[in-house]
Amino acid sequence: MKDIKHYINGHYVGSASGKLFDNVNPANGKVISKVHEAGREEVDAAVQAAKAALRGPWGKMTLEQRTAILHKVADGINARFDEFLEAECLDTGKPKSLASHIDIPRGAANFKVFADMIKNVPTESFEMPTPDGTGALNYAVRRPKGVVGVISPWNLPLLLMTWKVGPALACGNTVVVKPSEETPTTTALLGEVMKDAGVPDGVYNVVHGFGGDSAGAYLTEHPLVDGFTFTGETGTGEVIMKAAAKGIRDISLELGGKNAGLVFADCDMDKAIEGTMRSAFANCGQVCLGTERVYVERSIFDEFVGRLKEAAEGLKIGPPDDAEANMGPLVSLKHREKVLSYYQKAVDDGATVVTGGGVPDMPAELAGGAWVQPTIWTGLADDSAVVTDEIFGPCCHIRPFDTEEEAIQLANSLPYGLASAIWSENITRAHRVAGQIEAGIIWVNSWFLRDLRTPFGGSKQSGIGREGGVHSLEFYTEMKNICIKL
Ligand SMILES: NC(=O)C1=CN([C@@H]2O[C@H](COP(=O)(O)OP(=O)(O)OC[C@H]3O[C@@H](n4cnc5c(N)ncnc54)[C@H](O)[C@@H]3O)[C@@H](O)[C@H]2O)C=CC1
Ligand SMILES: O=C(O)/C=C/C=C(\O)C(=O)O
Repeated sequence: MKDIKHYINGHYVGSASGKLFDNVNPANGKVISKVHEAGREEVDAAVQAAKAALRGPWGKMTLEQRTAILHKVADGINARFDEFLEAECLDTGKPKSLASHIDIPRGAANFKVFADMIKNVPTESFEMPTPDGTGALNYAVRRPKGVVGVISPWNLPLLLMTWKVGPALACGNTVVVKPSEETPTTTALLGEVMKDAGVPDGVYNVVHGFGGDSAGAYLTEHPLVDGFTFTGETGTGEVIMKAAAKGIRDISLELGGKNAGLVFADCDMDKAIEGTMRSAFANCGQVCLGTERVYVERSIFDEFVGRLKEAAEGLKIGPPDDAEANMGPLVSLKHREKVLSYYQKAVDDGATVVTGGGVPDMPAELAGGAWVQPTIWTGLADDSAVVTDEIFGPCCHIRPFDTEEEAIQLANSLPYGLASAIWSENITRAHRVAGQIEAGIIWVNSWFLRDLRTPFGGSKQSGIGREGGVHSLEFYTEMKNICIKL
């Protein structure tokens, strides 16, 4: 059986401890590969390599040379598209039809977009008077932050990891990546692409393992890491933030959400159903931007619930290779336990189960997989944990509202503030409501429509900082002002 090693200083290396853990295919519960678990020794080697690489050929390259290499990385992902696709789908169980349109193309785009952007975004310059009349000139330059620790999750593994690594490298940093223990393969494979593209050794490093008391914690505790970027659960974000405080290291956190969809009676119902379907069930509901709370204006509530039920029941659940399938399994049986505990809680709290609520019947060869039914509830109280906690499964609760003010108040009622979707053909209303929603990302009559130049991140407990566009460049560089007395 294949084993997945760390990628340190341009070489694949195993763990000194010999500790390995299983990488499981969530579609059938079978072990796909064995993964080396990093101890402090491997994490230290990766960080030292990253530090040294800052002073090596990478640090001396011109912007043109560096960005040309990043284009080659993107081309390398595209050239090995099928291998990345196969690996991502085996690790996550997601349909190939989804990963081939979203995960893998975005993996490549994340390098191209930021390689081009860093060449074109200006820095500021100010002329100033001085008492002697000669004046002075201030100008700002960007310098890499240094070694960036990238801790990434399992839901969109290649997409979210490269969303951080792409701009970090474009800005001249070096990285140590700790991918999720659930989905190590594409991050490991990217090492080969980096090598072939001419990325110098030590610039891209990968250590595998778990979070607490394992590779994740060892990385955040390492004093030579200059900043951290993390996507994942809010509680984990708090732990990483504490670790980053030691040594005053910068952080960018994209955390959980319990996002609201607001559906007004003046919406285009077809669009609202199609968009809410995707936002609740795409990637088996494992998207931090997904909608788990849907608020619908009372006059169209019954119609909306009926049509979303019909759409959810039309989803085809199946393994990655099933070309008809548009919903895969959850990432693991452990995660399914969590999701099913909320399915049970909904019943205990008196929900009406509109559809789903359990585990689908699957053929014998898939019986060991982490399958769940897409699920819709109505009738829960606003303070039920099902309505307030991020479940991260293919489910949503739908509740009626009577006024625009009530809809806004409901949307803003939780400590999360990541994303929201507004469905209304009245653009004046949509604009007014969008301005009052406490979230970092608002979609109007759409969902997950992404322009990589835009600010991306959450407010309240959904994160700190923004990435995307110039905001990524801000995070991955130190701005230095140079003042020349003329
Ligand atoms: N994109 C998102 O917003 C995601 C949200 N989640 C949410 O989090 C819940 C739990 O899933 P997990 O995989 O446990 O998420 P998590 O937030 O614990 O894991 C994400 C990454 O952080 C690492 N990590 C965990 N603890 C760490 C620590 N103390 N120090 C450094 N790194 C650490 C993990 O190894 C993984 O690479 C899910 O049920 C879901 O609700 C999970 C994954 C992605
Ligand atoms: O960058 C994107 O387009 C997607 C981001 C999605 C997440 O951050 C998530 O699901 O965690």
